[in-house]
Amino acid sequence: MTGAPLINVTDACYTIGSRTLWRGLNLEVEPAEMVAITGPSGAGKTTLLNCIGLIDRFTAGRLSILNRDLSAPKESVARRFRRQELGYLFQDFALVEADSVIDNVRLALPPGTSRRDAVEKIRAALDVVGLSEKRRNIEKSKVYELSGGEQQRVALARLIVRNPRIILADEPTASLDRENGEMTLRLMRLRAEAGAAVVVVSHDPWVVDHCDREFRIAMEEN
Ligand SMILES: Nc1ncnc2c1ncn2[C@@H]1O[C@H](COP(=O)(O)OP(=O)(O)OP(=O)(O)O)[C@@H](O)[C@H]1O
Repeated sequence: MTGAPLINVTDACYTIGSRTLWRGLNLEVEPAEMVAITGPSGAGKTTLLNCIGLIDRFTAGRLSILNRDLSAPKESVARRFRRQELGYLFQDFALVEADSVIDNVRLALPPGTSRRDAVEKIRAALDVVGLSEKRRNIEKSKVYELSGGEQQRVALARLIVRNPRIILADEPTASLDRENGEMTLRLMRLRAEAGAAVVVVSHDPWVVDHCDREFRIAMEEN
């Protein structure tokens, strides 16, 4: 035990029409903890992550993040919370493909960050993910011009500049080679060591082994 949980899901249930994905679900994630959500295909792993990420809502149950009750937040509150406190990593990177690398990373900075500060932070983050030395003009490249591994590095740079206390990752290594997969896991671990709660949905035993704990969702009988 390292401290009070940053994420607290209590007695949660998710129903779509007549089908219940899960019920009575309880999950706590503490600071500095990396938890893998596993389970059979269709069990509702992504749905759980989306609920914690305030993209979707439980049918019943309670959600508290950073000590704040977010069981049924107004959309404006959810939007602000997502922008300020949550960091996401997705299999398809969720970048704005037609925009440059620098503009994609800049989106993660708080509004009002000065241009000079922004450039400094973005360059430092691109350095950490090994992009700055890779190609001289990488900052101005459009995201669609990059390889999958490079795109994930841009997504990681975005996480670094935001420094969120909650990181939610959905199959973040699924489309990556081993080198980029390792970098993704390493950076998530660094964020956890800095005190973040990291939740990773993955089918990959290698990823699950890198986590502190496995939270397995069983297929609900309907
Ligand atoms: N908004 C929705 N409307 C209709 N069906 C949905 C919705 N959200 C999820 N589902 C269904 O719920 C089930 C669980 O989906 P989810 O993607 O969460 O599962 P998963 O465990 O992440 O699966 P996989 O491992 O295959 O990615 C699926 O059958 C999906 O089609």
